[in-house]
Amino acid sequence: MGEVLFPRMAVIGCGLIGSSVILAAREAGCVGEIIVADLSEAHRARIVELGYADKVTGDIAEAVAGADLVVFAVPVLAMGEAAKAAAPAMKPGAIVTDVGSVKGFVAQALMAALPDTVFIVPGHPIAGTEHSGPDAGFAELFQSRWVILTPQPRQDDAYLEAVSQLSEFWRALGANVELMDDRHHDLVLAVTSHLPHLIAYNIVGTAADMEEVTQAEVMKYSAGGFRDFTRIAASDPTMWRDVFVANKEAVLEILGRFTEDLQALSRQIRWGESDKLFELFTRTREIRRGIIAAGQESAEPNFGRDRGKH
Ligand SMILES: NC(=O)c1ccc[n+]([C@@H]2O[C@H](COP(=O)([O-])OP(=O)(O)OC[C@H]3O[C@@H](n4cnc5c(N)ncnc54)[C@H](O)[C@@H]3O)[C@@H](O)[C@H]2O)c1
Ligand SMILES: O=C(O)C(=O)C[C@]1(C(=O)O)C=C[C@@H](O)C=C1
Repeated sequence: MGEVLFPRMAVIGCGLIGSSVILAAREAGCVGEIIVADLSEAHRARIVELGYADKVTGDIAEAVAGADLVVFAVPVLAMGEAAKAAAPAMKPGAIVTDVGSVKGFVAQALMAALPDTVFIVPGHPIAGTEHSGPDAGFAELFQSRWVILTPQPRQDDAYLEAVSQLSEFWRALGANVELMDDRHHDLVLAVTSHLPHLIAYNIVGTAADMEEVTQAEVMKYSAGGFRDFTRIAASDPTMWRDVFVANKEAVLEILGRFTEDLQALSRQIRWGESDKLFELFTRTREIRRGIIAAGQESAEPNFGRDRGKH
């Protein structure tokens, strides 16, 4: 058991990520009491059954009262409302963070809602699955994965200490921590996470709408590439709607680049420019090999994915 970094942690929203934070923190022994607030009555009942927390409530203010660490783990567009509900009960000096997939938007929402007596350090674990809800969580989710923190541009000692304590918390959960500017985070994640999800939603939608190919054929012959896309396209609709609304600017920027590159590929196929196709496919294979060599991805394609299925 490690050192208790936060005597009381409140987790607001206890789905895949919130419950994984709780399970990992409990396993690491780095938090004392755990209080959960969740909007969904069904989720609250399940969290009680699973025994994840010392107290489970539907009242966010009640959950954050006296907490040293508050983790907002609700969908991105719900962060502002959740923070507003928490604001009057926040303990002065508490560290407030979140796990949202978009950082600029969430930082603005938290800063607008919360008093300046708390330390707001937005964060994003680059780890997840296509499953959601409290049953989907597992303690190993953050092991050797990146957590990006996007601190405010403040240099006072108390704030730097809060950033350092939160970094220590994530390291205790097994993650590697990186600090980044939130605009840059949103551009990077638009390429590495948001665009891939958009492509998956689109390709599965295209296949579903085809008239010459039946649904039965799509299911029967989706053993390879398409099947991987369907996994991603099964991700939570609320979460992903919110990501695209909140990261509109960066996603449109990246989508513009992507569309141009796709047009170039269309031309190469149309005009039989096979060397150009071969050159691109060789380059992309090297990128995949680089990711595996860097240890960021298991060569095993389904690593951890079937944990916490619901
Ligand atoms: N799923 C992933 O792969 C992943 C990875 C990294 C970060 N994230 C981010 O983590 C956050 C949570 O995602 P998740 O996958 O855990 O979602 P989830 O749907 O599994 O869990 C969200 C939980 O929040 C609750 N909730 C919703 N609105 C609420 C509100 N206003 N107040 C209190 N509770 C509320 C829901 O009832 C649910 O239990 C999102 O911001 C998402 O962008 C997700
Ligand atoms: O592995 C998956 O299923 C994920 O979608 C995880 C994933 C990603 O795109 O990498 C999804 C959203 C996040 O904000 C972080 C991680």
